[in-house]
Amino acid sequence: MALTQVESGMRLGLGTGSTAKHFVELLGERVAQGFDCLCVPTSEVTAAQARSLDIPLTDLDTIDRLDITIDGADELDLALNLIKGGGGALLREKIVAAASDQMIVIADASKLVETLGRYPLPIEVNPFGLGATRRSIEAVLVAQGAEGGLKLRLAATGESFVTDGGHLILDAFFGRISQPEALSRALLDIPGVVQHGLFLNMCKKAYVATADGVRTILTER
Ligand SMILES: O=C(CO)[C@H](O)[C@H](O)COP(=O)(O)O
Repeated sequence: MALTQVESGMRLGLGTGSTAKHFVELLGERVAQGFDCLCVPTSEVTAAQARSLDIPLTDLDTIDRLDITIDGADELDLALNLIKGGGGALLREKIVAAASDQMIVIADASKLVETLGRYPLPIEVNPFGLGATRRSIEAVLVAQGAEGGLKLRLAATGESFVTDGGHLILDAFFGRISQPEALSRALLDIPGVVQHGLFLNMCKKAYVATADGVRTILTER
């Protein structure tokens, strides 16, 4: 479905994760048939996949704006606010989405929730001063009524997970995020926080795969 939104000559943001990977595969098939596009990947993993499919890549130093970013999500609500960063690419994903005229999310129905927060919120932090940053985030969690705590994300090796930007991720267990805008501001006020995985008012359209077919969700923004 998302591929129907893509027109020849467009500049595209390519998301990260298993769902976005599928989209990149389909885009690669089109490119092999002569389809014209120029893309900015949101992670090194997606960049490697796109290169292997000969999808032309550029970056946001070379071009100003993108037409559409197509990406997955860990959670979305009916207002198309999102939690992202399960794959650890939230910083580049947010930079690329913010540089796009439109963000389209592709997801399966298990990701659709009434209220965000069941999925742990990824918070990308600078390794310097981790303890101080952690304590400040914990205070925000308490103020926001989080049900759980914070966990440093580990890689499969057991070492700390390190993002493409060289940062760490703390996953915050809320259960329910009742004031996403206030939470976003409070987290970004902490000096060691680089970014968080709440994508508020950024997405205009979502294609959600359900047992009955693909459901399109639109917002006015
Ligand atoms: O935000 C992301 C990566 O940082 C992904 O979009 C999100 O984790 C969804 O991934 P998947 O499609 O594999 O469920």
